[in-house]
Amino acid sequence: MNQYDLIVVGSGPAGRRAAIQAAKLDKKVLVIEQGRRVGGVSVHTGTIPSKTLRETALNLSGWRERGFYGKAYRVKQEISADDLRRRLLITLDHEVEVLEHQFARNRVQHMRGKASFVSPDTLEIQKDDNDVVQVSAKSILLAVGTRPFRPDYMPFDGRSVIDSDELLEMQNLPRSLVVIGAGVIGIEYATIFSALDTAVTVIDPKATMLDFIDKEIVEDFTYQLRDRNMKLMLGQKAEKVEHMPDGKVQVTVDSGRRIITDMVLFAAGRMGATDTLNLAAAGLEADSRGRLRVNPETFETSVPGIFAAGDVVGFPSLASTSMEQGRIAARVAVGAIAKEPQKYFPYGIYSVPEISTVGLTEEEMKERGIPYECGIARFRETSRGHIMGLDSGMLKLIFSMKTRRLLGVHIIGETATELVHIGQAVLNLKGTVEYFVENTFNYPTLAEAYKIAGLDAWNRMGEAPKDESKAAPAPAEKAATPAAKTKADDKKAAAK
Ligand SMILES: Cc1cc2nc3c(=O)[nH]c(=O)nc-3n(C[C@H](O)[C@H](O)[C@H](O)COP(=O)(O)OP(=O)(O)OC[C@H]3O[C@@H](n4cnc5c(N)ncnc54)[C@H](O)[C@@H]3O)c2cc1C
Ligand SMILES: NC(=O)c1ccc[n+]([C@@H]2O[C@H](COP(=O)([O-])OP(=O)(O)OC[C@H]3O[C@@H](n4cnc5c(N)ncnc54)[C@H](O)[C@@H]3O)[C@@H](O)[C@H]2O)c1
Repeated sequence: MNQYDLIVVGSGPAGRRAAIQAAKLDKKVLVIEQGRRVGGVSVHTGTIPSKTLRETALNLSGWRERGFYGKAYRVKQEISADDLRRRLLITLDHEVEVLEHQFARNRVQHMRGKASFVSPDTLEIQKDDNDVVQVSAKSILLAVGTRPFRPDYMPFDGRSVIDSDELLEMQNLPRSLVVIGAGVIGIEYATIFSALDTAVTVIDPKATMLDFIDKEIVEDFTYQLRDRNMKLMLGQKAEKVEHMPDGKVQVTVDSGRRIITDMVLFAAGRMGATDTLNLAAAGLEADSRGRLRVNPETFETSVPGIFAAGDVVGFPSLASTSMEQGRIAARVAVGAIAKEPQKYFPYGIYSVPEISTVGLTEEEMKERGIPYECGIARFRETSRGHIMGLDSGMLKLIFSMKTRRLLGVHIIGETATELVHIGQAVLNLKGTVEYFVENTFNYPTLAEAYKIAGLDAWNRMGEAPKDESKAAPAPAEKAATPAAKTKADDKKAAAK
């Protein structure tokens, strides 16, 4: 039987970062992946495909230019499913190639097959030809990710009632779409299709959406979606979904209302992919959503030597955080020094328009009793915004009145997911409102919005007291320091 220092199950963001980190520390590493190609959900059905689809949709529809040329402007009049798929295949091929090359040059071994436990340090790998091999390791990392939640009552057919993994296989662009589930996946796809002129209805039993985002940003977002005729049926339940003889689908909502649509996308959450791992043989148990509990600093499970990272451990379930979790888990697994993950990380929601945020929301500031001031800049106030023809988009900064520190950054609009990193750096380096007032920003850029929002807040906050650098944080504000952020994180997780 082959013996390794570290075996990683799953080649998504968590698995690949972990494998390469351990290999860089001269460890013998094996990655087991059941999929036809390495990359995980992130490369094949999640992050990369959805973002490629978004980019293609925005380019072909001429969406970004409509501020100038009017709402009727289109780069391509008839956009087909094939148009969308073409760019997808090229991007995915490239991603896989880069990853395979990384594994090869770092001497990470990789085996195709489905892994399950035989004992806490030994796995059985079932290959496609039904051949079975056993491998063992000093440490094992489970980076198996998730799969879509597919309840029995939903009549999935892979064509007109689909989950988010199946969406990429669609043959025709729907003229109408009902999205069930207003989570991040549902909202991203709903707005992408709306940009392609599909008539979109979003249904969710919860009365609000994206609760972890600052309310003012969600209000702006909701206004923009309604302004372009998207139907948001929040606080309503899709009770019945039926295939009609003409190939359409009928969705009956609990109010009795019926919607006839070309396609239904069911996006009501995901389940940890742990059911085939034979966890019992390792002494492990998953929760009701298939997720594993780990020590949040080391990512070790309750069984010494078995680690778990990425979506399978639950919140925040992002490719970005999964990579960092995988790296930390691998370092701990092979006995290297590892720091716990940074508590303030950004969220990027690639809806149309995009949203990005880091730190505390205005609602969290109130809950914690931290006196604060906000600064707001609209993209249309920036020269870059004029050049780009933007009529929407805003940046909101939240500062503590006591210490003047930046505690929250919330952005909606073009390039929000890139712009957020400026705020993230200032926030994590404990910068104050003076950073934005006293520094010069490139002109004309959208980043200038930071300057405008900083000045907006500063005008209301007044001059800094002379010895502000020595100002002690108020007790309530101490709770906003990274060490105590976990509570807010838990709340965000609960809100999801
Ligand atoms: C539609 C969509 C859009 C998203 N967009 C974003 C985004 O914009 N930004 C962002 O940060 N995140 C995004 N995410 C989330 C992101 O994709 C996940 O956080 C990330 O993929 C999780 O990585 P992971 O390493 O946990 O595992 P995954 O990427 O889920 O990969 C797990 C791998 O393990 C394999 N596996 C499972 N069980 C076994 C087994 N028994 N044996 C062998 N192999 C096994 C699977 O085949 C899979 O390849 C999106 C997700 C979806 C679904
Ligand atoms: N840009 C990004 O970072 C990005 C993009 C996509 C996905 N993701 C990650 O993927 C994960 C999964 O996303 P998701 O959107 O599938 O899940 P989610 O848990 O975020 O949202 C699910 C939504 O479905 C609703 N819902 C739950 N059960 C339902 C039911 N039976 N019928 C109808 N609606 C129901 C919920 O009220 C919720 O609004 C998220 O945790 C997210 O972090 C991230």
